[in-house]
Amino acid sequence: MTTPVLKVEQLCKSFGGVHAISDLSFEVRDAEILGLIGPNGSGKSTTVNCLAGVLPVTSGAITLGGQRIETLPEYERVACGMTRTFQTASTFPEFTVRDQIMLGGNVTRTSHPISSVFGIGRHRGEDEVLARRVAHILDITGLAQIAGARVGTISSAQQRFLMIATALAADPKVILLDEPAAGLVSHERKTLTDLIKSIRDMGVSVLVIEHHMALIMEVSDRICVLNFGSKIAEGTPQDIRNDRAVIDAYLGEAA
Ligand SMILES: Nc1ncnc2c1ncn2[C@@H]1O[C@H](COP(=O)(O)OP(=O)(O)OP(=O)(O)O)[C@@H](O)[C@H]1O
Repeated sequence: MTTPVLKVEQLCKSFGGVHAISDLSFEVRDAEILGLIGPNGSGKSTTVNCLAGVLPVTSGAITLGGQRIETLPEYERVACGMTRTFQTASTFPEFTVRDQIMLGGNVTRTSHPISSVFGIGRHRGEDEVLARRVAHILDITGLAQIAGARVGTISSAQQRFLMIATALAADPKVILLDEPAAGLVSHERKTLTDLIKSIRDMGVSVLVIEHHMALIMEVSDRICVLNFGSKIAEGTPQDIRNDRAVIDAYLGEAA
């Protein structure tokens, strides 16, 4: 049995009388890609926001690398090894692509965050490790050729890859990808598919929310399916494709 990096136990989240998440338990294992799917309003974003610390949980436990984190603020969860992307790209238009990724990496450093951007790092060893990681990330995200471009000048698809690159630079144990394929065309989705697998190959676990079924079936080692805030199925892509409850609630007969 592979070790869970991230464990969610009996998570509940209510907004007033709306029970967005009810008694949800699942785990993301070491170097695993777990897909989180379900119809609109089934609770996927709420789950990610509770994991990342954007929303307080109503009850339940979240454990990351053996440490309980459900009461920690967002930035401490990042420091514990969990980073995320958002449904919409958020970037610094005046930065170069490389500098924005470097900035994402600075949460793992003890020197001042701005130091590596301006090349005045006090911790040379850390600078070198980060520079090597950023070079690898530029490579696997396909951003190497535009590393010197201003973020404000790159395409929206490149900005989405940049958001993943920035989250990866923090050297996370687990990365949460919230609808990474939104707005991407076919060849960009192929690049994204390869990228998600490369992230796993780096030893980073991935939790990915996605509506694009071909992509989620292709990249996921396992899939967890939500409906009305509860888990209705969990298993391999093949299990999920053939699950009657999932077909009825979400996939339909054609999947
Ligand atoms: N801030 C909020 N206040 C009140 N209700 C909310 C809030 N955020 C989410 N909800 C409700 O919680 C439920 C789950 O919403 P959530 O956005 O997590 O679903 P989702 O699966 O991510 O949907 P989508 O695929 O459309 O993004 C829905 O009923 C939604 O209306």
